[in-house]
Amino acid sequence: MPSELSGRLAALVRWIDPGPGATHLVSDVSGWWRDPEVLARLGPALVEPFRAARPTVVVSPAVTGYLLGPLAATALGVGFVPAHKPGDGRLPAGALTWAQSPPDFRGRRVDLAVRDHGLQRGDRVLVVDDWVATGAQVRALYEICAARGAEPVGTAAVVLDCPPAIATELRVRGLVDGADLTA
Ligand SMILES: O=P(O)(O)OC[C@H]1O[C@H](OP(=O)(O)OP(=O)(O)O)[C@H](O)[C@@H]1O
Repeated sequence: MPSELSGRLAALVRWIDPGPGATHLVSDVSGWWRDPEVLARLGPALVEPFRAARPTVVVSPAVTGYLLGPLAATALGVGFVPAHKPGDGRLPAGALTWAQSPPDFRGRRVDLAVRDHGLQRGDRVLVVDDWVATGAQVRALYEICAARGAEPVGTAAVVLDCPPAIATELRVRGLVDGADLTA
């Protein structure tokens, strides 16, 4: 984990009160995109632990993943495949492979879908996302990979906020430890 970049990423996270009725603050990571040096370094830093695994494609879930995934894919020189959620309102046409996550950090079961032509048998998939909390969405994406005959090599996240056993099981690497973020 590059420590100087970790510190900058952590310092750029803001916590927002969503308003009346909210039970907790929500994170705002827009500072990552606004800082040109951080933006340039995110992709290479995310993929560094996985280069030796030779990913052939990056998969990321809506919606923040759509910003990070292409940065990682560009750093690797591979393509990017979005994982859609029904709430997107923009589900693509054509054959899709679906999986539902176990309850995630908000207790939601999240439906995720990937276009079949995006993943081929033998693809080596790097999942990229902003935050891993319970690993629920990562599990759903790995299930989709398996259904397509593709192999998930691991997950690169900006914030690693899950128990170590889950990080090991799902091969998650992060740039910032969730414990270093203060709300
Ligand atoms: O480890 P988990 O418990 O699965 O939680 C982490 C996921 O939850 C958030 O996604 P969210 O669905 O809130 O999407 P967003 O990118 O629109 O914030 C985050 O971006 C991860 O994808």
